[in-house]
Amino acid sequence: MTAEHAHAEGDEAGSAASGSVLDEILAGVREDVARRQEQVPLERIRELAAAAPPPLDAYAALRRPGVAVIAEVKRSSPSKGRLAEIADPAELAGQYASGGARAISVLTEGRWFGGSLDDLAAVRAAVRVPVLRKDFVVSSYQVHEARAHGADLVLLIVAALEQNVLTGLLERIESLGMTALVEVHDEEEADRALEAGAQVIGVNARDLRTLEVDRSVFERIAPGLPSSVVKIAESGVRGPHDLIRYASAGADAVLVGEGLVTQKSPREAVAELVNAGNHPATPRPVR
Ligand SMILES: O=P(O)(O)OC[C@@H](O)[C@@H](O)c1c[nH]c2ccccc12
Repeated sequence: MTAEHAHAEGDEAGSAASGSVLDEILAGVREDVARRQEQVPLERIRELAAAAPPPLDAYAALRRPGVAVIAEVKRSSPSKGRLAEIADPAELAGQYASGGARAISVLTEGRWFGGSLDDLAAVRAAVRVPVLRKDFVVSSYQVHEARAHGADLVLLIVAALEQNVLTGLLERIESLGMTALVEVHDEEEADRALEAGAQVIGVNARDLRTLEVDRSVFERIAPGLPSSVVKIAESGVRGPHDLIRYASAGADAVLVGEGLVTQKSPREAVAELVNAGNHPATPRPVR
């Protein structure tokens, strides 16, 4: 990321000196997963996942009419640092749900985003809508962990995964009755997501390698996706205007973090987006 770009986006420079931000995040995630796996072995986490209450159908929830709002519990980010304290993630998720959020995203990565699996479990216990584990999933251990903590949806980032690993993780997520949200940032990644069998695709306006936000990426990629695929526009939604722009390009849903956690009333901020998403003048995806 150049200084001009950092300035244009209002970002504090967060990019790693060597390799990309994504590489640096992934290295930390691998260490953290190894440590957790020493505490709770795979066998045990599988048992806990199998014993969890059954997952909700997130695909069906996101296909319902109107542009869905997926509201995110996000304390920090690599580009902005601390965004919000969020002492009680369950309370925040409750506000999101009462504002009409169709699903809740919970960042569980600790080092850069300040999240945890405890946050996920707390949110799961507080709401009845589908819950997304938002993390850098690189192993099936994390998929079982997600289920054990109540996730209905699990994020898979194409840029972080070899094709065979992507396919294997997606199949594992589905075999546990959950839905995979497969994140892409360009046409080639979108092809890989479809090839892996993704039914729900998120187009991230933020490039995880450079942290630059470009809202036109969704407009470029979404028209090429089949109508059976749920299309989610991720990042950079600051208000109804951005939702409407994404809706015009075919978005079934928007995923919003910073634009909500920094508001005085997250419930009202969600409700404003939800109203825009349900407004008769807002374009709907063609099916
Ligand atoms: O805070 P924003 O700009 O509304 O973005 C939310 C969400 O899209 C972003 O947190 C995100 C999208 N993909 C990710 C992958 C990992 C971590 C975070 C993300």
